[in-house]
Amino acid sequence: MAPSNGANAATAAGPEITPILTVDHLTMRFGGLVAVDDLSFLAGRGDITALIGPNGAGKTTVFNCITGFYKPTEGMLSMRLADGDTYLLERLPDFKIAAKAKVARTFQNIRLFGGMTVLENLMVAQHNPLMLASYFTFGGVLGLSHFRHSERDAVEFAKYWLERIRLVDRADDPAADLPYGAQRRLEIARAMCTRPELLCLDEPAAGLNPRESAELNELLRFIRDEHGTSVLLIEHDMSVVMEISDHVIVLDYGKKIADGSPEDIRNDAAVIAAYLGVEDEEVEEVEREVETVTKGPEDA
Ligand SMILES: Nc1ncnc2c1ncn2[C@@H]1O[C@H](COP(=O)(O)OP(=O)(O)OP(=O)(O)O)[C@@H](O)[C@H]1O
Repeated sequence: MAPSNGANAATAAGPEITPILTVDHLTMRFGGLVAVDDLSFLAGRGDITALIGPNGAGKTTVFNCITGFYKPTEGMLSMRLADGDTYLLERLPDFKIAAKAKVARTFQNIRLFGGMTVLENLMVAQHNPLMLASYFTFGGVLGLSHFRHSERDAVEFAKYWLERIRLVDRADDPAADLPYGAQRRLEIARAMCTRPELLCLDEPAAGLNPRESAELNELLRFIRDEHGTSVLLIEHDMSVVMEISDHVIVLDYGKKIADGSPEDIRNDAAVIAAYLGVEDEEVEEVEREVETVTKGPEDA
């Protein structure tokens, strides 16, 4: 079935977006709790799209629906690849979301294989193409040239990413021995080794110091600009969100409360109110205050 063009997902930033991901009326309920409430948005091809909002707003639940960890209660998640193939993610098992729909993710808590070396972590990510190349092991056991070429390519690709994240010198060390910021970069590189078209990152800047956050920004820009990989990012660190995002979506209590450029979001009264935790009736007051701050007291 052809997915809708996300008419209801059209947003403030919508007209300029060529969507790679269309989230259409997504709802996720856990018993009586509505964690995501009729959410629609577009993530643009080649863009960094940030999903932000206060704690418990539903951001990770959206990721879990996109990556197949949860099956949505309602709604449609449509992923359109560069070759035109379109997948409805809510209908795919999670391994196909990674392998066919080319969606990769990282988690809030680092999930590297700590006992494996840094290089091995990047090789494991290429397990599926290597298994295919080995005709499911036999070609590997027999040392067929097709498999040997694929294996060499996988090592080269892993080395390429090690250079990008400046961990070539640590290739043979256990991943668990890396400093925290380097582990975060390795997780992103591991996800990139699956050659995704959409990279979903759940709080990649959590726990990073300002220098490491700046390195992360540089890495994400590289992924977008040099690889053309689209990024969907959950992040609380506003220095990361405002600096690198092309498009920001704000959730509060599972609902979308704002959608636009970082500049639009920075000055949005409802967003400020959500972050400050003010009541609905106080939003207008915040709105007046924001206007005063952005325009100056005379113009407001
Ligand atoms: N498996 C689950 N069962 C029941 N409730 C859940 C489940 N997963 C999430 N929730 C609830 O859904 C709501 C949204 O949670 P979610 O983790 O998506 O928020 P979040 O925006 O990612 O928060 P944070 O920024 O703190 O990570 C919360 O009230 C949470 O307790």
